[in-house]
Amino acid sequence: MTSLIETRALARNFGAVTAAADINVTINAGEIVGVIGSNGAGKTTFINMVTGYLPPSSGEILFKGKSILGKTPRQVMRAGICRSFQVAQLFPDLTVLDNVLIAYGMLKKGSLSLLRPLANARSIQQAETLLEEYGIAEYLPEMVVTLPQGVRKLLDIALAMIGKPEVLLLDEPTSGVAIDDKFELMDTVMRAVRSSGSAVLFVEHDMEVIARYSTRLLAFYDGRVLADGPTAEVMSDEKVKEFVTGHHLEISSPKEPAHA
Ligand SMILES: Nc1ncnc2c1ncn2[C@@H]1O[C@H](COP(=O)(O)OP(=O)(O)OP(=O)(O)O)[C@@H](O)[C@H]1O
Repeated sequence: MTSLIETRALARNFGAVTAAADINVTINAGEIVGVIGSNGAGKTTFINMVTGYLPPSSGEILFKGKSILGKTPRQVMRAGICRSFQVAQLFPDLTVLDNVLIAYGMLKKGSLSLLRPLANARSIQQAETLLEEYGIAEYLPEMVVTLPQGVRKLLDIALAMIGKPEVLLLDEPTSGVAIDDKFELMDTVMRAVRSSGSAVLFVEHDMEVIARYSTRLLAFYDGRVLADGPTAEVMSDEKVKEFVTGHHLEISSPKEPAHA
C-alpha cells in the first residue's frame, strides 16, 4: 500500500490543554478510515493540523513522503488533501452555482481573486455535471441559505472533491442530517470517492455509519489515538468500549486509560 499521509509524534497544546499528543497515523491510498472519539478528544484538531489550518506544537506531517508542515490550507489543498467542515463553509447568500464557480476559481493558480466566480460556459457545464453526480443539480439556482442541511453537506463535500484530491478529510459529514438521510448521503459520497480513487478519513459520531463505511478505524481519547485497526476490531476493543463508545463517557472525570 502507498502511504499518503503520515504523522509523526504530532502534538498540539492550547495553553494547559493537550488537544493532541503523540499522534502517529498513516493513511494509505484507497483507504476509508473512520475517526471516533468523544467531544473534545482531538479529532478536529487532528484534521485542522493535517490540512494546514492549525500549526502543530511539535511533530511532523508528511504527504507522500515530503513534509507539508507550514503550508497554507490552500497549498495543502493544491497538493492533494482536501476537506469538508463540521459546519459547511459556503457562501450562504450566494447561489449554489456561484459557490461552485468560486471553488473552481480557488483551484486555479495565478492572480484570480479568491472571490471572483470563474463564470464561463465550460465552468457552468462542469458545475452542472458535478452537482448531478451528487444528486443536487436541482438546487443549482437556489441560494445556499435556503438549502436543507443534507444538501449543504453534500455541496460542501462536492466542492472539496472538485480538485480530485488524493485524500479527502470529512469532519462529521452526517452531523445535523436526518437519520433517514445519513446513509443516502454517505452512499453518494462514497460513490464519488470510489470513482476518483481518493482515500477518505471521516470523523463520525454515528456508529452505524462507521460500521457501514469505514474499513479502518481510529479511536481518539484525550488527544491521543487509543486504537487504530480494522473497524470491527477497534469497535470491540475493551479500552475503546470503556473510554470512547461505552457508558463510561457519561461520567464527569474519567480515569486515565493506559495510553497504549
Ligand atoms: N482554538 C482552540 N482554543 C483552545 N482550545 C481548543 C481550541 N480548539 C480545540 N481546543 C480544545 O482542544 C481539545 C480538542 O478539541 P477538538 O475540537 O479537536 O475535539 P473533537 O474531538 O473534534 O471534539 P468534537 O467532537 O466536539 O468536535 C478540546 O479540549 C478543545 O476544547
